[in-house]
Amino acid sequence: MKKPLIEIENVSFQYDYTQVLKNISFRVEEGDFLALLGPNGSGKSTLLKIILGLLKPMSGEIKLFGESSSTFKHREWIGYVSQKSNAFNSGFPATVQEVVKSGLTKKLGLFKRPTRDANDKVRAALKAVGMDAFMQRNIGELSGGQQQRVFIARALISEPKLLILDEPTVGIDHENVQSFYDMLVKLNREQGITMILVTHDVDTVSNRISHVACLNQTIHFHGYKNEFDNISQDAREAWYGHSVRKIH
Ligand SMILES: Nc1ncnc2c1ncn2[C@@H]1O[C@H](COP(=O)(O)OP(=O)(O)OP(=O)(O)O)[C@@H](O)[C@H]1O
Repeated sequence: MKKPLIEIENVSFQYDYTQVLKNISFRVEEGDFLALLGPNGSGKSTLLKIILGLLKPMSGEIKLFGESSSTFKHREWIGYVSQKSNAFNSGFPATVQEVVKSGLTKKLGLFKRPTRDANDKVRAALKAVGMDAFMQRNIGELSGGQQQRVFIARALISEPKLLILDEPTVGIDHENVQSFYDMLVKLNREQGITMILVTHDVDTVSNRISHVACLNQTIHFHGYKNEFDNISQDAREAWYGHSVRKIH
């Protein structure tokens, strides 16, 4: 049996008086490539924040790598790339290499200088996302898609076992979105990194993922991608509120 990396049991959450998540239960196992789908405001980012330990659920339990989230010590095993990370303007004074290396700060300690080993890691992480030729470039000079790859490299440098990506393709044009997803598949299949991808891009990702979770306050579906394909359009629209296929 595959190892569960995330186990969510009956989790509920509310901000002030607004209930956002209600009795959420599902698990993510080692090697899964999960697309987390849901309309705007359905609680996707809130759920990610709970998984990352940034918010505490009102009730329910989260286990990470088999251990209660409240005592889990290996946060570096979980890499996270947020929705807005690719928002640098062209004058931002940092090279690609510096941005990726900043992902190591926690491990190195603030006053230790990166070693040759660290530089090798930066190069390897950039190679994994197809950006090793851009090491000396200013981050602000890159396209949105290239910046997003650099931020994935920054997350990869602490050698995560699980990568969580919150709508990483916002602002990337259609052609580059395809190769961006191919790069994620490679990380999943060749490096064995488990993936959770929040996306509205269901058509584009559908032949690349293994599992789908549909969230709209509660989990309306969680299962294999093939099972998701068999859900009728009416049933999809019932939980989504409108057609899943027309959303971008
Ligand atoms: N800090 C906050 N305080 C109060 N309400 C919040 C806060 N953050 C989010 N919400 C509300 O919680 C609900 C879920 O928001 P959340 O950001 O988790 O949804 P989402 O599915 O990630 O949306 P999107 O697809 O638009 O990013 C929304 O109604 C939102 O307005």
